[in-house]
Amino acid sequence: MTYNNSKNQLNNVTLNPEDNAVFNVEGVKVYYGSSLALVDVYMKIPEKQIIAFIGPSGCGKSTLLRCFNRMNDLITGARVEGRLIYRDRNVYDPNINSVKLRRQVGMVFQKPNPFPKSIYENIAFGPRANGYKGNLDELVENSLRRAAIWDEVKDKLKQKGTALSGGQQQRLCIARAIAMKPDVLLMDEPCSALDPISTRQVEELCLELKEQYTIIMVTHNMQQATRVADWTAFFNTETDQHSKRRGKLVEFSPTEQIFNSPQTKEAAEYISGRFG
Ligand SMILES: Nc1ncnc2c1ncn2[C@@H]1O[C@H](COP(=O)(O)OP(=O)(O)OP(=O)(O)O)[C@@H](O)[C@H]1O
Repeated sequence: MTYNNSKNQLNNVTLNPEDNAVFNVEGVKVYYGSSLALVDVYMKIPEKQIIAFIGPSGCGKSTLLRCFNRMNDLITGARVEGRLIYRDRNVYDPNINSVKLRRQVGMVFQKPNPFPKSIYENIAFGPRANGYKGNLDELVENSLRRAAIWDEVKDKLKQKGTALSGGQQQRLCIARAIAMKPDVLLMDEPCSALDPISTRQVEELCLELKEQYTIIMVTHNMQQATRVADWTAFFNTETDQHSKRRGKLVEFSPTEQIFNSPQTKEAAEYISGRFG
């Protein structure tokens, strides 16, 4: 399956019937004030896969990522048009509870951002605030185990999360997201602040987590996309008739295909390093 979005259309491509789309992006446009940052995006996000968003700076990768859980609502002047269907519901339906949506569609940021609290509280705080009725100790342990950091922190759960190394902090933030029992994890350049060993650990963790979750990851690192992503979406910028730049989705294909035989010249040039 390949999407060629250059005419802002889905070119008669559908996911295979066995693929379950968790998100269906139908003509999403994003404005900041009066400027159009991202033109009509059409794509289906397959469930329990890792999807990488790649492309040059300013092409709208993070902007689209933030649409999936309405994080753009927090940016003054940001406006989204089109439909973004998450399991039969339009994310931009005014009746959607965005707080609940963000529990289902969690986010991990570029810079690890643990709360200035203990490691234990970093995990327990959100579920407790949401009225979690189960055993919190078990939830903390399970979340840390699933984020592959339990062995490193089990003897210092009362220590501050901010005292961990950058790579540990990022895995703690992933554990914190997992503790909310999300369906989808959005990751905005999750390894850009990490050293190669921590990067590898987070990548391995993502490969394990995709058994349970759908992961959408913005990355500037094309090797990272080839290592972890099942699908890769290539975004680029174009200029309108008033010479204003805006982002667009160019191609969305299985990662192996986009890197070995891209269907568009733009993707081929970017991947071969001719621009970007
Ligand atoms: N908060 C904002 N206010 C106004 N314009 C914004 C805002 N965030 C992003 N933009 C603009 O939207 C466009 C897309 O930006 P975005 O950050 O989504 O791109 P990106 O592909 O993620 O870039 P990068 O790879 O550099 O992070 C850019 O022109 C950017 O200047």
